[in-house]
Amino acid sequence: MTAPEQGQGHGQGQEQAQDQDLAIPDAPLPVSVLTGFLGSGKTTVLRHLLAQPDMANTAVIVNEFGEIGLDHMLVENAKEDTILLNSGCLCCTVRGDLVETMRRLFKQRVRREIPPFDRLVIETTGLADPAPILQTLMNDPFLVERFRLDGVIATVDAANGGTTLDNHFESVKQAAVADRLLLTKTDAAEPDAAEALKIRLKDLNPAAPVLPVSQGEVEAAALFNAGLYDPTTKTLDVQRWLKPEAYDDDHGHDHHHDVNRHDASIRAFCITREEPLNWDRLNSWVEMLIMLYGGNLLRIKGILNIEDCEGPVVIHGVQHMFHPPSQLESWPDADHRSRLVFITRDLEKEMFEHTLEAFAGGSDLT
Ligand SMILES: Nc1nc2c(ncn2[C@@H]2O[C@H](COP(=O)(O)OP(=O)(O)OP(=O)(O)O)[C@@H](O)[C@H]2O)c(=O)[nH]1
Repeated sequence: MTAPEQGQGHGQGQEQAQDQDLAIPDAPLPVSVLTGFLGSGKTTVLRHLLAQPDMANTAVIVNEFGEIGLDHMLVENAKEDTILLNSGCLCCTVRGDLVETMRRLFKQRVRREIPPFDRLVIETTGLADPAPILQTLMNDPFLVERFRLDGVIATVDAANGGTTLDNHFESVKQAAVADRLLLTKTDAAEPDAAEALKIRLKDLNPAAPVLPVSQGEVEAAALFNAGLYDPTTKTLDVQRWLKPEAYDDDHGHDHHHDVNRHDASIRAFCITREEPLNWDRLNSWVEMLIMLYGGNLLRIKGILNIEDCEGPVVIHGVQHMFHPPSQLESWPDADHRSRLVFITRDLEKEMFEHTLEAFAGGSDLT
């Protein structure tokens, strides 16, 4: 990881670029990634969301042309592959590179060629592993300064989701990295099956609320603003973003998992440290984890108390890639402990605790 930068990712003190097309906004635009297995109800949810007044200034990127069935909502035929929906939302398709599409949308927004959207939703294809999309948002220098990940929303079909989780690891990954889980098609599922799936999802991803949905009906307010920065209060809400209390020891073990299931390999846990951490030692630890286990680090979020840093340092990463760490001006509350939450595959909490102790806690390994 690079050294932490003050306020990065929260629009504080960023320099203005010369070229107005490249201007860095004071507040990076929130991006939500909508994922979920084939036919699990993503488009139905999206269609319902886009009809809500709160969503009027939303741009949507779908990653396959024609996948989204929103044609009947069109009132204007805009340029190229960007279309304006009658809800006021923009809809854009990715034919090539996601980075290029996001850059183009941003520049068109600055030049006022398209409405000045204030939120972006990216709908992935059903078979997509969301990790590369999250990594793109965390790593592309242009995007990192202009967009911030608000959250990952995953749809899981209440009727067929269990079978899908059994058979497709992509589906497990989608649910495991989500910040919000939508249990869709509850009207078409047996109540017992839906309840069992809800418990399974809680076990897989204890911090994500599981919201039952029928015919895509869900309030935008329940899905967005899941990130660290709370735009309503303009403050940082660590508790809401990290939810360290959701991870208890039970989730780090497979005491009641069926070992034949893909999700038996998933662990979700939180590591807490009282003492301030040395940045270089912590960095060595993270680099070791990435080198040895990168592909199995499905998602990591943390708030860290770093020696000689006034405020906390926020990190988040997906597999081999981390967002540039940002140092906040001050702690949001009296709790100054470092807290790191992990969603991993085939990696136990104890390994993280032991290696962190060895790297950061005084053993002379660095
Ligand atoms: N009964 C019922 N059917 C639903 C519900 N939500 C979606 N469907 C149906 O499920 C099918 C798939 O829904 P989509 O919204 O297209 O799912 P998707 O995840 O976007 O699908 P892909 O883009 O193909 O991956 C459609 O026929 C929907 O009408 C629901 O809540 N209840």
